[in-house]
Amino acid sequence: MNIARVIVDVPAKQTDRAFDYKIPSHLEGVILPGMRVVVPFGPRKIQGFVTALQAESDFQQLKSISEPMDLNPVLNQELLTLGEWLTEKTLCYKISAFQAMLPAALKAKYEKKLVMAKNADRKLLPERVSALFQKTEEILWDDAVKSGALPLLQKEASNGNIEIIYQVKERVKKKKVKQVFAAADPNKLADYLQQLPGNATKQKEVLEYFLHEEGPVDQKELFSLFGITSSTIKGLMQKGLLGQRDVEIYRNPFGDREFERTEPLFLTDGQRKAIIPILNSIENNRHETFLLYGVTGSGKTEVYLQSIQRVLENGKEAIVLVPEISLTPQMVKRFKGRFGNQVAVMHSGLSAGEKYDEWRKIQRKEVKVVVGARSAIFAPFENLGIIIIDEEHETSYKQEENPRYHARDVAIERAGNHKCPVVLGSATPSLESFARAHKGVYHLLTLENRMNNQALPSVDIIDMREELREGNRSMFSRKLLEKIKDRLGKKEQIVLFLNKRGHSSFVMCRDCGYVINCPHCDISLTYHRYNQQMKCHYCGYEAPVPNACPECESEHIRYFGTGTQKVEEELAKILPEAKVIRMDVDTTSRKGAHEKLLDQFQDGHADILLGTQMIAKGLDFPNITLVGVLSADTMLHLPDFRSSEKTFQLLTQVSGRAGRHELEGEVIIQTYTPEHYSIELAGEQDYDKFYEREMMVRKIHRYPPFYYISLVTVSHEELMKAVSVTEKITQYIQSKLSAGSIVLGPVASPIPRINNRYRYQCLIKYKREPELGLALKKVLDNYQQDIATGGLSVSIDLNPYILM
Ligand SMILES: Nc1ncnc2c1ncn2[C@@H]1O[C@H](COP(=O)(O)OP(=O)(O)OP(=O)(O)O)[C@@H](O)[C@H]1O
Ligand SMILES: [Zn+2]
Ligand SMILES: [Zn+2]
Repeated sequence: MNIARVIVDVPAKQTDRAFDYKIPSHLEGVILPGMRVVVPFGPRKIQGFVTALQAESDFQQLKSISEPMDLNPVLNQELLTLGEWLTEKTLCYKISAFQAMLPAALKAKYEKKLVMAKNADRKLLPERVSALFQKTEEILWDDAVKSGALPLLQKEASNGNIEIIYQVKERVKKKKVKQVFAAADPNKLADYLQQLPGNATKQKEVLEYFLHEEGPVDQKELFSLFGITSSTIKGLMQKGLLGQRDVEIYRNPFGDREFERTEPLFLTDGQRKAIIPILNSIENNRHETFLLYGVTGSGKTEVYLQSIQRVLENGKEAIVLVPEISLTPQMVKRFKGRFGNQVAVMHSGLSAGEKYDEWRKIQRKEVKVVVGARSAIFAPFENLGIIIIDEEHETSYKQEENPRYHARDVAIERAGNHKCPVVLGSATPSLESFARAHKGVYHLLTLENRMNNQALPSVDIIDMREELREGNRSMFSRKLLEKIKDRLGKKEQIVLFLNKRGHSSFVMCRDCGYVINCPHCDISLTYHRYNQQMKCHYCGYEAPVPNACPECESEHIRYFGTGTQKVEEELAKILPEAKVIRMDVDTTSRKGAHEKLLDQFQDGHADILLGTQMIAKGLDFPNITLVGVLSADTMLHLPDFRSSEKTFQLLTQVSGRAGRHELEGEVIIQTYTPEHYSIELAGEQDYDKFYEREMMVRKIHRYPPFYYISLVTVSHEELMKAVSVTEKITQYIQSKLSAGSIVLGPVASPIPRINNRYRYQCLIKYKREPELGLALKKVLDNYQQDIATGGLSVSIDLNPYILM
């Protein structure tokens, strides 16, 4: 087996296949599938992934692998196979699929070093290896290769004594602590202890300690243990009795914080009924997908926790996905509180180094549970017992760049490989999932009641047009204001929610109605109050607000729309006594700010929590009795067939923050379109009715879940080129499809120009087209040349969530 199949790091059509390389004899047995290697490719040396080993090749005169980049595979066999699957399902290059499964630290430029593992037993290392580590804690990879001790080092790596460290060039440093250890054998220590003068009490204590203590100890700890400083141990070190060294430790984004341990709660009847089939499936190693449909505050999380507990008892591992936005400290607390340091956490707020550290904990089997956002679905566990996706309807589970995968699909595929259950949880399941549950593809589990049978909060819908007609020009309806005052009086807490998505503060001339657009994109610029700039969210263009209208020169040019800051200012004017905590992108950008603000709110330091999407989910505070939604309909008018669904889901989620414990909750939803069914039914908190209604709409318009859709977007600097290519693609696809399928296009994209590139698209709707993937791949192949060198871009999404 001295031939390696290698996928090289050149994302292009011609290189999207495995190349054969010879494994030089000194690396035989060292190179394994799933490892990254350096290989000669043309005149260069590049990175590649070994996907398989074989004895023979169809090609003669193979080039040799230059060197391995890993001591142990970074992708296990299952993930290698998953990569192939991902390639097929999303039409991405194999190399992109593999890279998507690894933390950025392994993708980026790096420097490689070998270090002793934290708990390595130096005494047991082979001489040649310990010789290498005699004078230094870390060995540059190149030196290790030159030393010829690679097979030995690899063996020690699999024994857990040596680790390979990838240092990302972007200033990611390994975190270190100083340790003190006994550098001489116990006899010597004892001898010296005898000789010490009677007044050297501190030194004596320290030596005593090391006589009984085997391993090295954290220097800080040692100092505080004996109330000493470095001068006490200095002499002992000079005598060669004690040694000191730097040791790398994991970055811990949660500090040394102790999470208060929680015990499993006694399940309610509803919870018990829901968990039994899940536990069954765990016990019988059965692959099954559950949809846990439970109203807000019905105790879904406890069901997750106890399912995971069973999985851990069986010696297996668990992945829990939560949407980025609800990966709050509160959420993390619930998992760490139950499972302590068996939990790794992965989300985009971590630095590249922190993410890499969390990933290594999984890789080294030091944790059993990962709680994370979308990409945590690729956690390199080898013995998965359950995959849980909380808030399964969230669109952030879809990746909007290559590979354009949906984490739900990956979860089901991986759970199939591991013969374990998937649990999709939501109070407002996606239409796709609920439809599948109805058809029996998923196993539906329902939690109908809130804990303690607390009623869902009552919801009032306020027509803001009516308010305006009656002379109320404020952003608060009279009713909402009255309720806020009432809660302030009772010392109960209030959540005010501002739906920012799809709604920007744009700059408009009050005299002629001119709206300032981005000069490079066909979309209005967004006003940013903190620096008085207008910014394009698509290309990054920025400009100050002009003093006069570019069109009519009027000076009445203003920004429109309500930002959280503006709401905060207005609150300060009309309710100066209310203490407000504002949570939005601006106030939570600093690390830890998110948690601090929530803690303050929880501790009762504020009456009102004012925020955007980030406060809509997951909050579980007992004292919240009023939720106000300031503008319910800002998302409704986006060119997106899911806009009603998203509006309904969001309103239901926010409403669910009120009255979760003893106190009853109330919700006020302000809107300009109270007659829209998504708002009306959110008011009734009736998911089932909404589902029926929306299914009808989808059926009529032939959208998912009745039809699958795929989107082809073409962009080019020249309008004509974009149009003509889209036209050809549309014709070609049309010719390949069966009669029942529909191709819409070519049409200009809803945002017809971004960054000076014109955008055209065609949308394909179909029920069954087994050949579509192949046809679309042909399209990509066909335009390969133009894409590589002609400035053309063709992007294909087989399950689009953003149609812009
Ligand atoms: N069996 C139980 N006994 C007592 N309290 C429970 C039990 N199960 C859950 N709870 C408590 O009920 C509250 C609501 O539960 P939880 O947050 O898990 O609901 P959820 O369905 O995940 O809600 P949401 O979808 O709104 O986030 C929590 O404070 C939780 O600790
Ligand atoms: Zn004007
Ligand atoms: Zn722009």
